[in-house]
Amino acid sequence: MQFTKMHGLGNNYIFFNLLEMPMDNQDFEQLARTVSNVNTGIGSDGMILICPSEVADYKMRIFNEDGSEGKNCGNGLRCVAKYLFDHMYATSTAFSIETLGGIVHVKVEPDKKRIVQSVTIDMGKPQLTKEMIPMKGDPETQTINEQLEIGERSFQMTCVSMGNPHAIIFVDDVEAFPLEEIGPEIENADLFPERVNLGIVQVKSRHEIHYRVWERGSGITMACGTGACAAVVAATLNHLVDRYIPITVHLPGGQLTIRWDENNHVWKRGEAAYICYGEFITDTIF
Ligand SMILES: N[C@H](CCC[C@H](N)C(=O)O)C(=O)O
Repeated sequence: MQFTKMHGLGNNYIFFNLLEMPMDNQDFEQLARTVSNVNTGIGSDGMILICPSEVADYKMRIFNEDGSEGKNCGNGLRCVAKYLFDHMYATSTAFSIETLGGIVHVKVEPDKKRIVQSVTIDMGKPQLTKEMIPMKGDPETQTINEQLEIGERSFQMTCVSMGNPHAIIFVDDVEAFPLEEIGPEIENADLFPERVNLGIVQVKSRHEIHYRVWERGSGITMACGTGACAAVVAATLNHLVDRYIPITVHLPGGQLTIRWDENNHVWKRGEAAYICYGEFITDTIF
């Protein structure tokens, strides 16, 4: 089984191209756990499938390291967009990709050798009601800087869905926050019936933030594209950054530019890169 390993700001995935290699009745959750594990596979933050779509130009499915299927993946989308254009599937620089969290529209920026250097993605509209996150509580209300009890502790949280669920906590120092300890506690809190990604945000100015993530199903990663979008939405809702302007988000793996525009769409621009191509020897996997 041919694979490609790629990353977006260090958030890395094993990609299988199902446009060329259909995988019928496959246990994708088990396959994701196997290939993401450095002892039984290559090691990565998860697995991404590039598939045909009936409703968009292409379809992306994303599986976390623990095998759970995510509904969206901002860094993964930039990698998929680059792969599709570089490998001549996409002939236009603008095309659409279906995800479980909705259809997104991408625009790739190729260089003179027709290799994509940067990708801009319209990540669509953020969802803010408790019903859409999803989280327990009055379904129509939003969670903006709400004091929430998690086990023995309580946290001031803002919750945003970018097709996948994010809880955002604002802190004075992202590096000092005990993410390894608090991350799993919040990820698995019964407040979030589908679990949650936890983002920690330190505001540097009206147009710049620092962000670290504990990802649902993958733990601490170098970057989270949907999380960076959720962080900008949360910071805007709390009046900590200016609305409508491009916000620079510094993540451990690099930076993204995010803009929440006048039409309530969140735009993300950043890079994607190849790591390696390879082949899994199937009799050790199936
Ligand atoms: N762990 C996430 C999926 C990956 C999101 C992240 N890698 C990104 O770039 O958006 C979830 O289960 O919702």
